[in-house]
Amino acid sequence: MRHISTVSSSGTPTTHIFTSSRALCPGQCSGSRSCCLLVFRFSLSLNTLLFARWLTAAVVFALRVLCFLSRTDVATVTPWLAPVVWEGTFEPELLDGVYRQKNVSIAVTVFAVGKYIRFLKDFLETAEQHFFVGFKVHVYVFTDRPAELPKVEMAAGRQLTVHPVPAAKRWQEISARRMEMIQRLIEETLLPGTDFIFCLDVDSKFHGRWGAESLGSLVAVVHPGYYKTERGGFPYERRPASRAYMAPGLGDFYYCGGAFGGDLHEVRLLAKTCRENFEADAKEGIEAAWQEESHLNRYMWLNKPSKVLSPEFLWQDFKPREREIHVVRFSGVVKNYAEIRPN
Ligand SMILES: CC(=O)N[C@H]1[C@@H](OP(=O)(O)OP(=O)(O)OC[C@H]2O[C@@H](n3ccc(=O)[nH]c3=O)[C@H](O)[C@@H]2O)O[C@H](CO)[C@H](O)[C@@H]1O
Ligand SMILES: [Mn+2]
Repeated sequence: MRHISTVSSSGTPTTHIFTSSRALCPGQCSGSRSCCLLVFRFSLSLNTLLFARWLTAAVVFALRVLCFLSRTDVATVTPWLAPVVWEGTFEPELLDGVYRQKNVSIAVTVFAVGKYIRFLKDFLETAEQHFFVGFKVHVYVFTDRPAELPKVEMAAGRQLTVHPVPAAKRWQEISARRMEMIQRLIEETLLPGTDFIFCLDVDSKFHGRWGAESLGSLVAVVHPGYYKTERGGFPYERRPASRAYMAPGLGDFYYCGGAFGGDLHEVRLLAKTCRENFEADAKEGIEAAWQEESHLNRYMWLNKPSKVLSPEFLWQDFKPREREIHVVRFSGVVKNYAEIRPN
């Protein structure tokens, strides 16, 4: 037996198999022809099997190398050496295994105020299929319509909590007030105990895997509308009077307000800073061009994210699929703004 496997590992199967079974014969079966044939057949099938396995492993390895090399079409690392996560730049099972071993828990915040409650069912159902499947996930829904909460069955280890919030007259207010509530949730409920948090827009659905590849201390998502735009074309707040101001020539990426995350300390600091700056601006009668998204962009310029997620992590349904986008993981649905927003 030992002899057979030594031969197979040489990698040249047929000739060696024959030699090997012959070599086994004299000492072990006293030259009996039938025994010799049996050993030969056994060794042939064993070696064929081992060779097939070796070949499969070699092909899989080659494909993986090719796959990694093929992402030369996009930037996969920032100038401050944070990874930019695209399909083909990571091993999903390996990453999930690393974090599952640590038994990490993930909180998600989602706001469904006014008519936006209608998006919640699809958001929750698709999250069950794609978002951190097999992990401890706790979804925190902020809504003024708790009675209209959809019934969605959640897998073991996953749960949902509703936080009632007041209705609002302006959508800008709802969008911006999220920072305050995220800060409070972290301080009053999540610390200590939860490891990571993601803050997501509700008017979106998951279409593909979103897992441990997204974890990091401070995580931003590149906005799908601006990932090919020069920094001069980013819709940053351009009025120096605002605390979200970005001078011409500054900026790394344009990040979206609809998805960001990280560990609790980093996200608490981000939410607190954006909220304070938003409120200080408001006292002076100024509202940044894209509310909290503008403040988030300013924050991420000064505090570089440790991980940047590609627009695979927040696409928009109305946008035609682009060549670089191999997988759409999460995408905003098409909606009628005039009909759905309070103003
Ligand atoms: C994809 C993306 O990055 N979207 C951002 C973008 O526009 P969007 O057009 O995606 O903004 P939006 O209308 O989805 O509003 C943002 C979020 O606020 C909540 N909401 C809003 C209105 C309302 O009546 N009820 C309610 O619950 C809801 O969770 C929604 O998903 O610009 C906004 C600027 O403020 C936010 O930064 C959004 O996150
Ligand atoms: Mn949205």
